[in-house]
Amino acid sequence: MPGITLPAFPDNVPTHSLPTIDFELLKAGNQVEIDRLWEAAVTLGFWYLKNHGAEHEVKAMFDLGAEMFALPWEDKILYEQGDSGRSFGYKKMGGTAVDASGLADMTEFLNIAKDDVLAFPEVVHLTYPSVVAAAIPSVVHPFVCKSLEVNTTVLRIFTQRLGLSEGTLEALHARDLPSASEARIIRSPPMPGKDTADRPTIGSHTDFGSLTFLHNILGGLQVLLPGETQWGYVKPIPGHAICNVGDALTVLSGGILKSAVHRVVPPPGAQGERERWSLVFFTRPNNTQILRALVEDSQAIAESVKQFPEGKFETGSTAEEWFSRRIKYQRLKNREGPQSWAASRGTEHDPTAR
Ligand SMILES: O=C(O)CCC(=O)C(=O)O
Ligand SMILES: [Fe+2]
Repeated sequence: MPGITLPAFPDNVPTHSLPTIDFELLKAGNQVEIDRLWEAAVTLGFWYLKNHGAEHEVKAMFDLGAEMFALPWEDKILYEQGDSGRSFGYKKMGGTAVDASGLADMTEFLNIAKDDVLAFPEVVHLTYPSVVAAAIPSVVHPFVCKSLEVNTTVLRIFTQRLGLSEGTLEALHARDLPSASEARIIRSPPMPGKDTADRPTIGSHTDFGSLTFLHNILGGLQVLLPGETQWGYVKPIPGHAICNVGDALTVLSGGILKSAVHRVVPPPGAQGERERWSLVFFTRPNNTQILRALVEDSQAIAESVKQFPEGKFETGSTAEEWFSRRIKYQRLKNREGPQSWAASRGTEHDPTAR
């Protein structure tokens, strides 16, 4: 559990040295820091973020996760996300595939919709177990607001750097319009000695939405940087969030912003003896937004798409359809064979990476 002394992240495993971006400097409009963020987003798609100001809210969310996951299975399963392609609610351990062979995942999730949190006590998508509902005003709402502040600040910078007119990406990720944006608490059981590719706990994927704000305590997250074939760990650093670009921004930007492939394996070394907890906020586009490159709105995007095969960024789907397809075909109940895994893929540069 978070809060107790944990074994150190080992120093003998391949680890990415991601740049650390200072959120306070971004907010202050510091051009050097904005350049560093942009460079990370168009090359790696991943960076650390310090001074995000959400540490207190993150801790409270982990405490809520501990209460939620301690509920009896019969209570949690009432809120299961199901097999229709909906993400919100509880995801039982083993509900989804982690690879084309249909190996089962090893994590439980609680996914809480941004829309339900902001409208609470009004219900937009679904209701939550009473321990969660009771904590929406005091715990979940503050976390969602901080996360939105962070991700909106980054979207504003990307709007400007992509040559889009002011407010473009913010309007496509509107606070008050329905979307698949959500907070996620993740727990995996201890898996000592299993920190290998044989046993991903979350399978290889690109994130489905636009921006991810992730808080890790133990290792286990591995990234395959754009164009690479070797997985590297991302070492958790206290107080530093891990941020990344997702599919939707890659598509909207015509491939300028990079959505890197990643997965989760059991924590390396002695950390594998502990439960693994993580917390995420995913900013995703408005449900009705068509996912296609914004070529009419930016010269840079129009130029970028020319370097890719024709139609690569014309998905023909709304954000809602894109997202629910990816969720649906990962569910083991919907699995008909390796083609189901293929149907769950997004913009991965190597869709076969396991
Ligand atoms: O738990 C983590 O470190 C990453 C989780 C993740 O990639 C996801 O939920 O999309
Ligand atoms: Fe992810």
